[in-house]
Amino acid sequence: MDTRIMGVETEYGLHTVHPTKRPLAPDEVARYMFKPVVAWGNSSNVFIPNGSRLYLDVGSHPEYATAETTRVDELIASDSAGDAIMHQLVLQAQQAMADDGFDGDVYLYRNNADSLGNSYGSHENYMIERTTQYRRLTSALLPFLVTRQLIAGNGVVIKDPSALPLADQFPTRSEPHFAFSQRADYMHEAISSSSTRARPMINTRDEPHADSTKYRRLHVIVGDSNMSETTQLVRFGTTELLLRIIESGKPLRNLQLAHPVRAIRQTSHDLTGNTPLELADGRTMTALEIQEFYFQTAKDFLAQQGHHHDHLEQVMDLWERTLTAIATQNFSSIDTEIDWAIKHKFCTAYANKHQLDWDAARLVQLDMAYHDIHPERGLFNLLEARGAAARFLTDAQVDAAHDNPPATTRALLRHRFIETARALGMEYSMDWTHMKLNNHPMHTLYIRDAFETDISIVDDLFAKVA
Ligand SMILES: Nc1ncnc2c1ncn2[C@@H]1O[C@H](COP(=O)(O)OP(=O)(O)OP(=O)(O)O)[C@@H](O)[C@H]1O
Ligand SMILES: [Mg+2]
Repeated sequence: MDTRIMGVETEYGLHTVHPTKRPLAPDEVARYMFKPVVAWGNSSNVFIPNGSRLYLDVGSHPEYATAETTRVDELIASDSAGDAIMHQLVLQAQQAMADDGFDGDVYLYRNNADSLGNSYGSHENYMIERTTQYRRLTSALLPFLVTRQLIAGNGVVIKDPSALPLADQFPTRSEPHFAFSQRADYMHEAISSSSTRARPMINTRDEPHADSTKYRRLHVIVGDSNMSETTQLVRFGTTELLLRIIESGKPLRNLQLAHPVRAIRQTSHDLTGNTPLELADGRTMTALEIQEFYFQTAKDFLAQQGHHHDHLEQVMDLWERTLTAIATQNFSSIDTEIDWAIKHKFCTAYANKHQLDWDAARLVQLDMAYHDIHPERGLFNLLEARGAAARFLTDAQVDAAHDNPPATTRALLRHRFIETARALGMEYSMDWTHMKLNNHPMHTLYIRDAFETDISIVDDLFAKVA
């Protein structure tokens, strides 16, 4: 595909600390957080003016799903705007709770697992053509996704390896250590249609949110929820590029893994990238060799085909530097740009200063604090403010994405529809493809084309019902 629709969903972890009393349960706090949302949109599941979806399922993991985007900078900007929106809701919740006598501090984490062993995610969505052979695509992509944590993992302090899920089935290093990925240990399957218990890396549920005769939506749910914009750039940039290579029909060497669920864990728990992973044909390759293979393939492809967007040079440069950093075990060239390396640097310095080992509770706390979205309290945000974490975007880009939709997709129509209906005080409902005025269901707009940007379609509807 020349231009592709992309979106990312982020689920947040919620935690409350109360100075004296027992804190409210997370689901109660989540309900406080969503009071202003319900007041605004009569529901805890709404589309907001920037075209994104904000919602609270059962439980306590507030979720933000970005609007459809076609550009990686817009994707990251929309996702970051989600943090700001969530933070605002946290501040309002704290106030409302205090008014009800429950004063305490609410923490919202952009991470992938809580202390009870629940995992939640950061789900990527990539539009692909229906004619692309789905099985071929996903099997060509899987070894890349299993090893992608080398370039896009969050890093994680593993205090007690024996407490990891499925630890008996897939034992890892027994001593406390630092690993690449928060999410890897929670993966139960490679490719399947379930999204909850038997968590797969690629979810095959076929819901394209588009013309289903032409498109599918590839749902990648293996990723860590990155804090760093530059890490997100490599994560989305490399994955999208690989889709393009696979779609071009270029035959890729078959790197099918014998045991993807084991391999993703083996990869995570070895910062050298050197653990041999068993391939289906009996050979072995290391995680680093697999990534180097994909990197070289991408480099050759771009040399032949040229770049299809402006950020590929930066993507390729950071990809290459990260693999070199792992190969040489000198992380200093990436330790402001890649989440695991940023976190590793901070935690290692702290551990050395205070003579701690990886089983220290303080390091586990710092790992959590890294993901706290509070702008003045979250560790990542503090590191970024003092220049220890690089930016890809400007504040202006993120601020703009707070209220404005991406410019190249039907999110523009959604924005127009929401603004107009609200200005007119008309009740409406919507999903990714539909926009309906509740009193005029006959005139419901069904926008199957996710690339549609003609807002006069919306204006015509309002003119018709006026
Ligand atoms: N045509 C499309 N192709 C690819 N991605 C799309 C398309 N239309 C929408 N998206 C993206 O898909 C994501 C859908 O998010 P949503 O949370 O609604 O996911 P879901 O997988 O449908 O449902 P749920 O999270 O409730 O299981 C959004 O980020 C959105 O931008
Ligand atoms: Mg979702």
